[in-house]
Amino acid sequence: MEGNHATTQSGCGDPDRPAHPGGFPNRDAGKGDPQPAGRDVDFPVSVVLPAGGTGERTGLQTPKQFCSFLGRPLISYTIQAFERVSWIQSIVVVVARENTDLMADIVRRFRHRKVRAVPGGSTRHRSIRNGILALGEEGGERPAAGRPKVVLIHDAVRPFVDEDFLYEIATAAKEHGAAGAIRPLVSTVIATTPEGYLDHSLERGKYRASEMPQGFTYDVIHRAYQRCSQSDFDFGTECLHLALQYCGTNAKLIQGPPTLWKVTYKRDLAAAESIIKDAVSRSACFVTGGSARAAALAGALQEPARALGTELDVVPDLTGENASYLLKEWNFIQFSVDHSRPAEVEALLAALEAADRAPLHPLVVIWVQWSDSDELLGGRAAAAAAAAVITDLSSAAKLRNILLYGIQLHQSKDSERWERSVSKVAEIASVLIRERSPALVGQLLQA
Ligand SMILES: Nc1ccn([C@@H]2O[C@H](COP(=O)(O)OP(=O)(O)OP(=O)(O)O)[C@@H](O)[C@H]2O)c(=O)n1
Ligand SMILES: O=P(O)(O)OC[C@@H](O)[C@@H](O)[C@@H](O)CO
Repeated sequence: MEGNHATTQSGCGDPDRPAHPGGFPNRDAGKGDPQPAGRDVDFPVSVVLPAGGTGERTGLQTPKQFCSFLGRPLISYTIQAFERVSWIQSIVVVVARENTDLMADIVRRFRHRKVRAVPGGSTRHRSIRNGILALGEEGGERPAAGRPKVVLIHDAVRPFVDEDFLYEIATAAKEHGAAGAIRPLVSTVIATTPEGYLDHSLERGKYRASEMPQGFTYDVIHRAYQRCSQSDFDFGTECLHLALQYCGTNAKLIQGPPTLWKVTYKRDLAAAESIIKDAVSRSACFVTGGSARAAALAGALQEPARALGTELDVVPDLTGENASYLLKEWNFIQFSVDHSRPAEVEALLAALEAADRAPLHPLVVIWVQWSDSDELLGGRAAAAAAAAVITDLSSAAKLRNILLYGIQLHQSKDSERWERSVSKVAEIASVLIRERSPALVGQLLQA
């Protein structure tokens, strides 16, 4: 997580970091286009993402929704989770006026579609109200034409939301007028006396935590905000309550997955970063170039890589059907007999650029250079040459958001030593893929 503390990566919400659009960190997300919907709905659905807060409880200067993970602001992950849903027609992000330019830059850099930003308000309810009103204006001269049947409201700082649950909330909202996500309480709720003593405790089994997403028919939520009081706007935190209080609409409550949690405190940012890093390092594509030695190495690597959380797909090249990896994989391992043949890794870098998938995260390319001898490849001069080759290649790749790392592997006739080297390649590759550290870019690490 890039926050206001010293990091090797850019600061939290740093608009200058080069990045590209794309999907949420998983094998399918890289295409950047909505995934084929597993389900569909036959009524228009729009989304309001309140993102106008300051994130005071994180203790950071930058609002938590703009804190970056692997080069991407938190809010962009949330937007992408909704953009991937083909049956969602539009997304309104509600941001504080001072963050309007930053939000526009994020929409541009990550090529978000269906998204527009509107100014937030002094409280969450005021921000959501602004978003709802904005949806009502989408039809231009014919406002009713642009209005969605259902509005999903979702805190922008809840990035882990999946299509199936959105479908449940949207269809329940259409049927009942309102629907909301709930989760079991973790702590017991107690009432206190004015003097700060226990007054009574609530029977935890009878209560649930209200989470997001929530869904409402447009008419219900629009009317609720027209009728609610200033006190609601100033102090309220529950849209479902407004629907009941002002529209007599009793929300259908649906228990959601544990992933619906809201990023609130600094520890939540660290948790979100860990989840994102897990997601982006689940797999890697090992390109053998048709080499039998490479295939043998890849075979030896699969088990130790799997034990470290990364599934290896082994392919001879990235042509034909295998070209699809260029559009969906985040991590590549390119085998070469030695450094003197950068052609294979140059071809991979060029293919990734040509695929123009504008990766969500920095892509990782690990160049495994194999040498036949137990000795360092050809002495100091050759080692310097190998280092120079990867340094040059990695500098150019970095400009395209591709992180190029090198691992040098020496064939050993000593089977134990060889097994140790293979395990070391798996360990190094796993760390490089998960951490994506700029500090190690262009380095030739020894396995
Ligand atoms: N005036 C506000 C306040 C909050 N929010 C948004 O509502 C969501 C949930 O609110 P919360 O977690 O409380 O965010 P903050 O208000 O930013 O946090 P804090 O209370 O710690 O300042 C967040 O996405 C936040 O950006 C908003 O759109 N407008
Ligand atoms: O209260 P906060 O502003 O921290 O967060 C908003 C949450 O209360 C809200 O997202 C859910 O409880 C559902 O209403």
